[in-house]
Amino acid sequence: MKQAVHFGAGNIGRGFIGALFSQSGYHVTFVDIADQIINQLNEEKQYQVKLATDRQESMTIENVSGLNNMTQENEVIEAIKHATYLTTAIGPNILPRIAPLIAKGLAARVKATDDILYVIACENQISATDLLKGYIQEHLDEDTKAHLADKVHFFNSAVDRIVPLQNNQGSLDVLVEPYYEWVVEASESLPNVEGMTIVSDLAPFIERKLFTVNTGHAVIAYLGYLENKTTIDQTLADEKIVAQVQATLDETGSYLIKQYGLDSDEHQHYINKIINRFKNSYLNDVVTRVGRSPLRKLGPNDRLVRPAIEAKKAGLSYNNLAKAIAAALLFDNKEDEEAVKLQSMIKENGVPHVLKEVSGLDENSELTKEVLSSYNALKK
Ligand SMILES: NC(=O)C1=CN([C@@H]2O[C@H](COP(=O)(O)OP(=O)(O)OC[C@H]3O[C@@H](n4cnc5c(N)ncnc54)[C@H](O)[C@@H]3O)[C@@H](O)[C@H]2O)C=CC1
Ligand SMILES: O=P(O)(O)OC[C@H]1O[C@](O)(CO)[C@@H](O)[C@@H]1O
Repeated sequence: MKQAVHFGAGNIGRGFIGALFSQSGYHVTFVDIADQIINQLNEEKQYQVKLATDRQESMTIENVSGLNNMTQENEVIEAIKHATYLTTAIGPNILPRIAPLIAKGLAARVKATDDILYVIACENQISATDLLKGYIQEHLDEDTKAHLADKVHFFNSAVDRIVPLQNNQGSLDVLVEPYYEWVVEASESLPNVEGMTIVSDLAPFIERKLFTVNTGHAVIAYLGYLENKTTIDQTLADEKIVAQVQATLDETGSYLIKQYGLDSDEHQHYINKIINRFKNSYLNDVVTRVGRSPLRKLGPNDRLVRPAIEAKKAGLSYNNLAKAIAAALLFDNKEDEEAVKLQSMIKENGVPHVLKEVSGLDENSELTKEVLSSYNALKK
């Protein structure tokens, strides 16, 4: 049986990428630090993926097992030696932490076989696989590095499926939205995985997805949080917030249409479809999950700051994106480590300094001034 090694047995790992591999005839070895999930995968050897609809259809995901990367290094290396695919869905900030072990796996693998290993990071981050490759290379010996081009092929990708926090402590089952899209940038044919789409240029796909799905979701989460809403669908019952989301997506849309020559009616249809996906009440998707890790989401290349910078560069409006950035700066969820850090940075040094440190914006830039003005208005 073909083998896939997937780092991150969480929501996207089990509910999306691992499930597609299993359904395509692969045995999936999940690698994670969560002992409970790993043990359960090894005991139960299957789980259910349930679709968040009124019909509650579900599918059984089989041929799965688990390894703990902290305590079973040798077993992970062995699994990498025999895999066709190595994928991750672990969070962009965690990639540097798993890179040393992947490097050991690659070093062992290139000695053992000439078969190609296909590596794909499935994270909400532009060029996540390139980043992962860079982290891995820091830990490779020269001999293994010399074999990379022949034997280990890296591909960037964009992943789109809403998988909320699971309300089923002690179960491996995962509730997911029915929709999914996994787009991989490759100039060669890859071993078949059902549901994977290959494209020659990922930029329009990942930017369209990140600056529509993720920008829109973030605006709802941060404005919803400020209005004391619990879930995304509850937040969307507020027409003022819906209008604000649409205005923000009009700004990212104008940039995307100009940059990639998209058809404007088709893009509006894409936006509407996404807002309808957000309204799915069966997902019960909490605003604190969607707004999680605000320091990452305020990064220069992420879903809020990058489209604002690009819109400004293109001479387009970015006021609503500035308001979205301001709302993110007000996310003070005490359960979120990054939100706690963000609030203490703002308290110590003020908003312009934080925008410089976290988002790479000049303290005197027009965008910083615009964000500050929205921040003060929203704070009242
Ligand atoms: N949940 C969603 O709807 C979507 C998430 N994504 C992206 O997928 C990635 C994963 O997100 P989720 O599955 O939602 O998160 P999650 O928190 O459900 O899963 C992450 C998994 O990584 C594991 N992990 C954390 N640190 C680790 C380490 N050092 N070594 C091994 N395992 C470790 C955790 O134990 C957890 O099982 C993120 O980059 C996210 O942006 C992308 C599209 C949709
Ligand atoms: O997973 P992140 O990057 O923290 O952000 C949450 C976002 O990712 C998703 O989980 C799926 O794309 C969305 O629900 C949301 O926009």
